[in-house]
Amino acid sequence: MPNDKVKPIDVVVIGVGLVGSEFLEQVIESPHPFRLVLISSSKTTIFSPDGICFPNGDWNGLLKTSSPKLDLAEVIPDLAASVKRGSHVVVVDNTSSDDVAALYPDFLKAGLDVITPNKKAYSGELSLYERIVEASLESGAKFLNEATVGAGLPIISTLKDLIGTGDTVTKIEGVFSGTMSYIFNEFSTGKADGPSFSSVVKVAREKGYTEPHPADDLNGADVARKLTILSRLIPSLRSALPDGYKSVTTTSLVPEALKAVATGDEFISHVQNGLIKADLERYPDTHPFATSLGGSDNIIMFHTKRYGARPLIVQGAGAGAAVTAMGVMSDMLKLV
Ligand SMILES: NC(=O)C1=CN([C@@H]2O[C@H](COP(=O)(O)OP(=O)(O)OC[C@H]3O[C@@H](n4cnc5c(N)ncnc54)[C@H](OP(=O)(O)O)[C@@H]3O)[C@@H](O)[C@H]2O)C=CC1
Ligand SMILES: N[C@@H](CC=O)C(=O)O
Ligand code: NA
Repeated sequence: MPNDKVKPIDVVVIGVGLVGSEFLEQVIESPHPFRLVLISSSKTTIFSPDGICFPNGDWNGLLKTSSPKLDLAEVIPDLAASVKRGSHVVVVDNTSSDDVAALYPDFLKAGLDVITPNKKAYSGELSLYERIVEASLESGAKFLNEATVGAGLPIISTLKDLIGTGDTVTKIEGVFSGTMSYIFNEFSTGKADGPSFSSVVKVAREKGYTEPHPADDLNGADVARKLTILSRLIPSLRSALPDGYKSVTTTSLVPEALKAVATGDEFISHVQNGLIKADLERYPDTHPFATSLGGSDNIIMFHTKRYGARPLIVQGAGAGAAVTAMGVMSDMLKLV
């Protein structure tokens, strides 16, 4: 039962695509005291500092008929004023936008927590990452990004716990791409009449596993981003990639002829001795990477001093709207 005396946490939702829509549904269903105060698509915004009321729970209908999109930078002073009056405000970025990611230091400085599945801010230039960390330290506002690696799987929280409790991480290896996992599970069936590569990629996109532009999955950029995000949590590797994911060695599966294709519609892993790379590797048939994966599964193995010869393994669906939104919600619960 919701407790009426508990102060609500005001939630700002930016981006209502696959993950954002599912996230909104999970917030609305949540028994926790979350109060939606701003919802923005790329075209329109609903902003109501005292909480948005949806007739019949129809946020989508209300958003479609709302005013044109507000400039987020211009909304920050209003949200900061709410924080000064004692409100707890969290900004949830469900876009894949660099422009929204660039605003995280400003959100944090204003005392707004930031939660996101968007990998851009944490895997780009180190200078943005450093500004995010500094802004968070300055104001005490939190930034949480569990869903950026392995979607809802507890990867970031596990790594933070290993490091925070004093373990030494010697290597992290795994399958970090739900799309690649799905493609390898469905395409490499060995059957002569199996589906074509392009049809499997198309289905992966329809299932919501791919990035908004699927080339980011096939060219290794998405995995490189995830490795950059993890490396920055390891003190000795924090500054290893000043230019972010672009410095990670990757092997692309994108055919040469498709490399210049600009839009998604048209287009229809490892840490060892400081080495960070996204590549295809061979493992024995008996290895867990070869025997246990299905669908869009990710599997991540943490080799650490304490876990010794039997690494800590996390496995499960690593892409898709429902599990990604769950990862975003798991960060929201850390604020309650
Ligand atoms: N799908 C998955 O399995 C996973 C996704 N993620 C991440 O989650 C994020 C969302 O992914 P997904 O939902 O699949 O992508 P979508 O493309 O479906 O959704 C993103 C939405 O953000 C909107 N948007 C873009 N810029 C802005 C803006 N400035 N203000 C408001 N809205 C904006 C887009 O609108 P428009 O289309 O009109 O531009 C779009 O509706 C991405 O960063 C992705 O990397 C992370 C883990 C797993
Ligand atoms: N496109 C990504 C989604 C999760 O980050 C993937 O395929 O893993
Ligand atoms: Na995760």
